[in-house]
Amino acid sequence: MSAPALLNNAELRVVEQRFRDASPPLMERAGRASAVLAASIAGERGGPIVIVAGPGNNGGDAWVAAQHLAQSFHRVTVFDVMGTAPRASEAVAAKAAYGAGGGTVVREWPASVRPSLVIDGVLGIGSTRVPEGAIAAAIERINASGARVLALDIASGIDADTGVARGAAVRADDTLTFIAMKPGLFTGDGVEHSGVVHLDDLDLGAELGESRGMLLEWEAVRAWLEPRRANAHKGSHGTLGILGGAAGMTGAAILAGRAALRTGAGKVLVGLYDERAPAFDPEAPELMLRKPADVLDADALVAGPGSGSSPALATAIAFEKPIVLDADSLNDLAKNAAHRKPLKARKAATILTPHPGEAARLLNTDTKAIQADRIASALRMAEEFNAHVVLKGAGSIVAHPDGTYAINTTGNPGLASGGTGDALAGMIGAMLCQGLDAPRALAFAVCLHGAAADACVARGVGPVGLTASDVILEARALVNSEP
Ligand SMILES: NC(=O)C1=CN([C@@H]2O[C@H](COP(=O)(O)OP(=O)(O)OC[C@H]3O[C@@H](n4cnc5c(N)ncnc54)[C@H](O)[C@@H]3O)[C@@H](O)[C@H]2O)[C@@H](O)CC1
Ligand SMILES: Nc1ncnc2c1ncn2[C@@H]1O[C@H](COP(=O)(O)OP(=O)(O)O)[C@@H](O)[C@H]1O
Ligand SMILES: [K+]
Repeated sequence: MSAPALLNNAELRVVEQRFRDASPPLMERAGRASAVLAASIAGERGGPIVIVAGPGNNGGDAWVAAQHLAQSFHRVTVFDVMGTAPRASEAVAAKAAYGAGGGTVVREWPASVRPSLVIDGVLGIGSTRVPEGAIAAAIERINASGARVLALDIASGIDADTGVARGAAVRADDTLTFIAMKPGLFTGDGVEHSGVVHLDDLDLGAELGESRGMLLEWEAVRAWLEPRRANAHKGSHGTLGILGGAAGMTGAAILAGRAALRTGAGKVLVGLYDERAPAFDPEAPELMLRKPADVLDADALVAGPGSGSSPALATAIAFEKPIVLDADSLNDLAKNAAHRKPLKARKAATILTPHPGEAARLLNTDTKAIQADRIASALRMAEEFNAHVVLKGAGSIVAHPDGTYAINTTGNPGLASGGTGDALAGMIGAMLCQGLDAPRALAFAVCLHGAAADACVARGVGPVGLTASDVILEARALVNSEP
């Protein structure tokens, strides 16, 4: 199973140009696919379908879908939001065919119809500004309909590149997206607005070539970790060092350590800055709790969980093997410009794990600016720090210094609780210890961490009250489970 590609607006426009003379035309393929999915959602004898058509080619897809649905005897009403003639010739033909068959077209929301399905063809990837006027009103009416909503290509009002809802945006139950997955479906507000995403590649899949972005799905990613060999020994899976746990925050470093142990690190040494730190962790006595200077004989290092104002960052930068910088080490990096040059010059891999607040400090901006374009923000950090970066939060972005990126599809709001970030840092360290290279160790751990949270919620543990410790145990079950 390969990872689905992500294409942004500019990349999609190139595809559109390349295939503008395709037969059948792409819009015909998109509209037909929309009708097929809509019919299966509405059911054979389903109730009326309201199709909302906007002024651009997304509306064009809606007209083609209306034509096919009417031909297959569904009760269809098209709400023509702007009343302008469709631009694309296939949409014009579809509108005519639909009218010739006696199809209903209205210029106001059809309040007397109780639809079993609403199809959102208001705005697609061409939506680049705040929805206004009749467009904004149509979006609000769709959301107020109470019916199941199928969005065509992307929920109207969501930016296809960034996932940002600038203003009104449709909340879809399903989205049928065309040609390729778009980043905005899976990050930022897009996570909340897209519902279940279905892809129809309009038969172009094999011809799209390489892309800069991909999606992280657990079913594809899980194969990256090799099964354990029968003759494995504890030295086969590496030693992780962890620097953190200043006074009052020892738990953060211990959580990272437990996560690393339980997701496969051979040995875990936890260097605690708190002078009065406990001698061992009763819940995981396998963890070796030590002084920070005594954890550096390791294959990889995680620095930052609860490290406070300690020298963890400087120690990590000087470490000659892969490092993961989290939490306080990221704040230290943001505050002290002197660390930047030696960090950038490191020969071994660096991984950074900022949440949007930490990212804002690293890029000297505010959280809003980070969230306004999460992919660009993550790529900028990757370039500026010569590091593999995960920008955390719904739809985590994994970005690399070579300009490639991935969006994670796993995880849920149950993860929004203290300690889950520490657990993630430990999991990344464990994957480095088990031989994954830095980009894969990072992507694998991010996807695993979210998949574990999803598995917890699926069996009723969370989202409310889900803890990092629950996620860690579930992650262990997942790395040991069969596909
Ligand atoms: N790229 C392709 O090759 C294909 C594109 N198709 C469809 O075409 C869509 C893109 O079509 P368009 O480029 O025409 O763009 P859209 O249909 O997404 O929207 C653009 C239209 O809405 C207006 N508009 C945009 N933002 C607005 C706002 N915020 N408030 C009010 N009006 C606004 C624009 O002035 C323009 O008239 C895709 O999402 C997809 O649904 C499909 O037919 C399949 C093939
Ligand atoms: N709404 C959400 N959906 C999915 N994942 C989330 C959500 N909120 C938080 N997370 C994840 O939870 C983790 C939180 O990390 P972080 O903010 O560093 O927390 P802490 O420092 O308290 O451990 C990250 O992996 C983040 O991606
Ligand atoms: K749409």
